[in-house]
Amino acid sequence: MAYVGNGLKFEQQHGKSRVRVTRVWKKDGRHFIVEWNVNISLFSDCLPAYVAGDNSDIVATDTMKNTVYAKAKECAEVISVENFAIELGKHFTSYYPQVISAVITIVEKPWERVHVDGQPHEHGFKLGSEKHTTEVTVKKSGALLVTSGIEGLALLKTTKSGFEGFIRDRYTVLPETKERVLATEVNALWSYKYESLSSVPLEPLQFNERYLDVKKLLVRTFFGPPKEGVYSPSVQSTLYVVATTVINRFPDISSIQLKMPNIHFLPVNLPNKSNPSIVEFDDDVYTPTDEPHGTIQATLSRVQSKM
Ligand SMILES: O=c1[nH]c(=O)c2[nH]c(=O)[nH]c2[nH]1
Repeated sequence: MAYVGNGLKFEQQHGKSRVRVTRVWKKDGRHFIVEWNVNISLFSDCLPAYVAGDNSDIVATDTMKNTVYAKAKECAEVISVENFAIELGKHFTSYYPQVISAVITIVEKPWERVHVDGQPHEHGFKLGSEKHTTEVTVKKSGALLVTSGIEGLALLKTTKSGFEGFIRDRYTVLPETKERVLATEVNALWSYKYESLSSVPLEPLQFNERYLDVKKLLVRTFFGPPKEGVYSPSVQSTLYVVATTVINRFPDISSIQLKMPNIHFLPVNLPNKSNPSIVEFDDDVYTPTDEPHGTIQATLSRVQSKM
């Protein structure tokens, strides 16, 4: 909330960062685990704390931390990271008259059930790679914005990628190519808007299913069919195809942001005077790099009709 006076505007929020919590559920001998790193930020009416040293309207950040553990304990059933964030946001905005809105962001550590002798283990997990994230904003009115995300999904293909026809000027040395390695580490965020808490899907794992569906579609669109693949004329083009495919498949997703860095694999050519081709590049030997890298990002949103 912004306070304006004497030609000045004052905006504030306070919260707790990096509250780490693990919750284990045990059902008929099978165990389930989540590990979450939670950030809470509250927009609240507590101006006297700033201007008069009066803390009577302050929700202590220590209380926020304890609330994370209390709410984790209250979750009798396995729930998605989005639903947990919604529960926290609901609590802060409905319990405290001072709190106008709450922003909860959570990153889930990718613990995956292990398979031993081809069978899912009842209580054994290993760490995967890409992470499921969420950011939930809950307003006092009950309106909420839920964003789900994938962080650090590393993808690479060894062909069906090129880059041609770009601007050439006196600083350009990059040759045009129809054949290169295409590698990226996708960070994706997609949003659902709900008018009220009652319109949030009731099924506790629906957001998890959707997360897996979006990831599957993203991967399939990036690579194309298993045998033929699909040609990518640029990271930009592939990003756009991925974004439109996701938006067209899921009508309740209102926008998607994709960050797809272009991680370069440089052709190796090693000539010297006596031997012009110690290594002559034939789409086979590369120097992998992680910096510098191209940064390509875009957001595709549905335009609200003014009807
Ligand atoms: O797919 C690409 N997009 C670019 O914008 C770019 N720029 C560059 O040097 N290589 C590439 N590749």
